[in-house]
Amino acid sequence: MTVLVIYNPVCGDRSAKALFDDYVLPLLAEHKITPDKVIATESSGHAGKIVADFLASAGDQQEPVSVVLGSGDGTLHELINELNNTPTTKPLPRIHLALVPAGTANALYSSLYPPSPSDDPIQYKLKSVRAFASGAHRSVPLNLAVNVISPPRAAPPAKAPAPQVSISAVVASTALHASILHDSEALRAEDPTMGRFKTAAMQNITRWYYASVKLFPRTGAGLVEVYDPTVGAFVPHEESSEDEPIVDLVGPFAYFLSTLNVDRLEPAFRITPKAKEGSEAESGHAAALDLVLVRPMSDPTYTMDSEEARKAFSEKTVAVLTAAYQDGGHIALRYAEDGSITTEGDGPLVVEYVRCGGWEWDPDDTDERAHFVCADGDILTIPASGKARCTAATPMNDKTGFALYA
Ligand SMILES: Nc1ncnc2c1ncn2[C@@H]1O[C@H](COP(=O)(O)OP(=O)(O)OP(=O)(O)O)[C@@H](O)[C@H]1O
Repeated sequence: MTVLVIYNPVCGDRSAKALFDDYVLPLLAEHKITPDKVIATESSGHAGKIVADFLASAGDQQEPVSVVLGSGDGTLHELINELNNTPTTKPLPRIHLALVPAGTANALYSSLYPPSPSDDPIQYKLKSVRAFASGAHRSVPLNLAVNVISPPRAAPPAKAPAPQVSISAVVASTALHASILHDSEALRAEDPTMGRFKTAAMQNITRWYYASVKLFPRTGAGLVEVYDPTVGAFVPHEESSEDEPIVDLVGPFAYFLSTLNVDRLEPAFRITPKAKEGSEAESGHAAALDLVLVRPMSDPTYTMDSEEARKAFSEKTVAVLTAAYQDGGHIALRYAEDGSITTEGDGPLVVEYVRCGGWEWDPDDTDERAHFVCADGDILTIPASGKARCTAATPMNDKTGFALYA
């Protein structure tokens, strides 16, 4: 078996090297596992190049590869995209990942292993690599989302530029979350903690984003679904029918974020709290995106867009985000008649929590910030008159794609 050990020495609080030297490499040695390579990444994109170069050097002798990866979600995103963009003549073998959470947010790891206050901090970080090393493990296949950023169609004979493609394994978003990720990168040097996401959130909390949106059902489900807290389950979306399954939505949007493989984006931020129940194994359907959106128009006191209306509504967006930190409580929030937010009664839901196979976001040309798309922290920009489409995909078979040791 091929084992590559890769860690990003600058992610999170920059402790990955010490974690690997002191704990991860000794744990592998204890289990008589000798890695084929141990490499610290030297730049953005390096992790994927290490794996791609290794596979290229292995020629036709392609056996499954295990990668012990010490990083956050961004480095994994780069690894997946580098491999996806590397031209090959044959399908790549399945990459099995033992994750060591060394990044800032570690969404995938904390969803795989929801943290508990009684966890020993070091032993908690070694759970996936210990499962791999001991041989007593599950293999959790990763679903992926294909994000395509398309320029407008060119009038013949002109050829439109090629679309930009980015694969995400954790999150694809627009609106507030994409703005937060866009702005928080500039804060990384001064704040290496998750605090920089909160700072960036407050900088952007009064913005609204204008776009037309289409939601597509996932394969096998037939209809777009929406979470109904009254019954505690996803039910058919009222605008999705067998004849017309695609749901059209108009903005403005305050929040628009979809996840896959995760129910949280930080250890305590459970933004799509039912996501694990929607996994393929449990539902029998193809990969799903869990999409959380907030539209100010649902507020019974909404009349028109204005600076005051945005400022007043920002308190409701804060209430949604705060409730997401309280075990995903935002999905049960409702408006009272006076527009205040409550967990009582049967007023309109504040959050629309959708389960779908894909979405299309067509931003209003005059709304510059509505052109950002975040794919696992990577910020893509939709060109003028272009649009973004995000589609969930399951691995083709169990010989290819990515899987996690758990
Ligand atoms: N040697 C290096 N020097 C500079 N940047 C690097 C190096 N190695 C990797 N990187 C970059 O570090 C960035 C941050 O890594 P990563 O996203 O894994 O951690 P994080 O942002 O701290 O955590 P998370 O994504 O979980 O919030 C990635 O964009 C990656 O390209």
